[in-house]
Amino acid sequence: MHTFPPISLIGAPTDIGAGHRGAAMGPEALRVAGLADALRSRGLDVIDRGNLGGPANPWQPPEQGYRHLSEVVAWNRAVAQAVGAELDGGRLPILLGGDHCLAIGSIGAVARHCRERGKTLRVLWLDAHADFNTSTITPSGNVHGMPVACLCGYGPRELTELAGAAPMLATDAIRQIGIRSVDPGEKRLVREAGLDIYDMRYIDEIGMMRAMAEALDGIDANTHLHVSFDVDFLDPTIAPGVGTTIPGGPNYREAQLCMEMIADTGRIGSLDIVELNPALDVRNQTALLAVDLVESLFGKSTLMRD
Ligand SMILES: NC(=[NH2+])NCCC[C@H](N)C(=O)O
Ligand SMILES: [Mn+2]
Ligand SMILES: [Mn+2]
Repeated sequence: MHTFPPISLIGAPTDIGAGHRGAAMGPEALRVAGLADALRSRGLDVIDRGNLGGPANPWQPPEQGYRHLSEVVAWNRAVAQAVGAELDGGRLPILLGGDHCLAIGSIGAVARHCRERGKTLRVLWLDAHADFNTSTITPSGNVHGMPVACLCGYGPRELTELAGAAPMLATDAIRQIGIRSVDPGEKRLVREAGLDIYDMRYIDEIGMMRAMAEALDGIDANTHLHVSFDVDFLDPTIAPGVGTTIPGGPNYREAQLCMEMIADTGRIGSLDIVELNPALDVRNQTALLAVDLVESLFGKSTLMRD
């Protein structure tokens, strides 16, 4: 049994980078689904810090390839500040999104923390999408399709330098799991950048177990593992409450195995739970599933006692 640092939940109630309204309600849906108590029942110390504030969503069309860039920057600054403060205090931040653009601030702060402490960062990006668009290739202008590119130094300076010099994150620190939707220009860019992608075809062929073993390879006692969990990673039949559903995702058991194998490393140091959209959910089932999976991520298993 691994021991985890005390946990801080940070709500970021916004859909500022998304194409559908509703992810702003994500933090509350995760609370209603019992996230804090589920973690406490695993023996973890959990504080809910409440919600961050930020600009309202003006719901404007994209300008120069970005929808709501200045508001996205403001939200990400708040997230980076809050996540950084928790890490400085020796705590494990869980960001409750909100849409996935917030990972720029969250992972930016984690990367800075790792740099300062001489830790090796590994980011596991669980998602249907590569989120590697830029303003020139995006089909939508939605910044939630751009966070990985921004972290790797492709994007506007306000975002690529949000928490330190660009690139805030080295491409080889990232493993993307579950990918099954990459836009045409994005395909070229992920190849050019050399992103390590475990797409659904690869998972179908070799199985979740081997894919995760490869994605987790090289993690050691000095590794800080950050999990960025976009709920649309999951197959939409089990997780309808997201704005950008893509069929053909991991089923319940594959998703559990993925989380269990991450838990086994004992190295998780920070987590994002993003893109949950209660307006599209059915009786909060997607939030309940996310909580169930997060329990596995923190070591819940069928046979082992705590
Ligand atoms: N985090 C997400 N759900 N991203 C969806 C991105 C969808 C599409 N690739 C876009 O850039 O518009
Ligand atoms: Mn996604
Ligand atoms: Mn995403």
